[in-house]
Amino acid sequence: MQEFKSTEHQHVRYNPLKDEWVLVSPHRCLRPWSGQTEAEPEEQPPDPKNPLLPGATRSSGQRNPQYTSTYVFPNDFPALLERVPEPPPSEHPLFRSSAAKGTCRVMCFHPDSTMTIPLMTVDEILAVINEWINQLTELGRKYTWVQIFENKGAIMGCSNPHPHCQIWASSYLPNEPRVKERCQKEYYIKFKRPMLFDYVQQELINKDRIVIQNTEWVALVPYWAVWPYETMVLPINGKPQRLTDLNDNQKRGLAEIMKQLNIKYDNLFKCSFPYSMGFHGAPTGPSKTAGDSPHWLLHAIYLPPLLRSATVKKFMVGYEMLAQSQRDLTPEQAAQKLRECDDVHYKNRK
Ligand SMILES: O=C1CCN([C@@H]2O[C@H](COP(=O)(O)O)[C@@H](O)[C@H]2O)C(=O)N1
Repeated sequence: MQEFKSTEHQHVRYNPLKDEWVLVSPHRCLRPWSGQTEAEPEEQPPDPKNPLLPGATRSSGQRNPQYTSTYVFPNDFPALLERVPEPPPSEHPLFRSSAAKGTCRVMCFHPDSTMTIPLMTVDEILAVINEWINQLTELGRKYTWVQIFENKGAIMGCSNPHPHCQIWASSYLPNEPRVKERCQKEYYIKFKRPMLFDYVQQELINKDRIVIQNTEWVALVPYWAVWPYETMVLPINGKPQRLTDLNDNQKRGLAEIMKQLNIKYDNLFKCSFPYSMGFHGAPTGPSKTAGDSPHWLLHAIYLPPLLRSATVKKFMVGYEMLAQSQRDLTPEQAAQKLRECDDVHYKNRK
């Protein structure tokens, strides 16, 4: 039997953050592709009547101000409302329901519909980060979980190319953070250090999965990545538990690494790289105080669907829905391809 090579031989990898395994099948990268390709994603031309523009009137009849930086408004079609009746106590353990209260907001990053994070200046991205912190501070006082997330690109079901994200705050802890809370707590009880703090230290030594780093942050393809070019952005200094813990150097460093990571993403397939991204930090709520969750380390997650070109995406179907996630390209190969991408955005190349 041949000696094992992680770049040639299948194996499963464990994600300790979520207590899940992913199947890695590097030998499959060689297979011919005669499957579906999406039409070349022509850039979504900005709609001059786009309801996120400064001064536009939204479907609710509300009119946006002539904003010049970020702008936050209540989602006109919210998935979570604040004042709603609660379901009665469940009568059977197999049919449980529980109250779900919350609020949903939309946050525009920039007044110009053609702007995206990689094309914005570091100061403009810093303004976005500062507004995220404002929102988390306000909503975190009342709600257990405040999910900041950006859906980018039509392929992600994003309904509007105007640079924006959403913020959904809930009275309960959703599935993803609930699992991460449990896994990080178990690790901390055992090792007395945050799991992701130890993980970052190891990755900085290993280097194989690092895409970029600066003095405050590292962007890497996690050892357990599921999506082909999935990345995490993790703090190098200190142990910030939430976005609200960041100091000025960490905020500016985060703006810089978000810009650089997204330039590489856009350069990978020379397109405005679609993804869903968001932040996970320690849960919030009225009983929470700064520094009270030493098992948590704040981190950003980028979940991009593209697989081998601007028109071929990975589908999480079949085996992935019924058994477990599976990938062909290894995380190390994905990190190398991203490292090799130019640091100058393809739209700004002379
Ligand atoms: O007039 C509008 C248009 C879109 N929206 C909201 O903007 C959000 C944009 O969604 P995406 O992030 O998926 O593109 C979406 O949740 C939609 O409900 C408004 O609240 N008012």
